[in-house]
Amino acid sequence: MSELSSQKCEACHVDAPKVSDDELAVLIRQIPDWTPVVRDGVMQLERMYKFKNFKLALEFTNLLGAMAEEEGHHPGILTEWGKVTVTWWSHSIKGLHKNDFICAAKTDALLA
Ligand SMILES: C[C@H](O)[C@H](O)[C@H]1CNC2=NC(N)=NC(=O)C2=N1
Repeated sequence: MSELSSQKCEACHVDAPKVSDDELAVLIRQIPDWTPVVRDGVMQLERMYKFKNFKLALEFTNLLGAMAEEEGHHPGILTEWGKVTVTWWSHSIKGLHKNDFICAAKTDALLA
């Protein structure tokens, strides 16, 4: 399997499969700083990034927004002084699709 960060999101329809527990266990190893969380019954991937000030947090937010538009897949973003909390899940299937793991890896790569 090629690196998640070099893959592209595919169109995700309401009947697309959610990742299984076994798939999740394999995929999460490639994005070890992300935590699966369940919010309102929906499995999501979350990571908090720290920055030295608000300006740097906002610059990262804008890079992330551009990447999301490029992929056609969009995260939850909470931008605060010195930190940005990013949450990926697939609204259409109310859970995690492989796209979310790809986008989490691409989010990490924005800072690499
Ligand atoms: C029409 C459009 O492609 C869809 O609404 C996309 C846009 N971005 C999306 N982003 C995320 N995270 N989940 C989705 O289901 C989703 N759907």
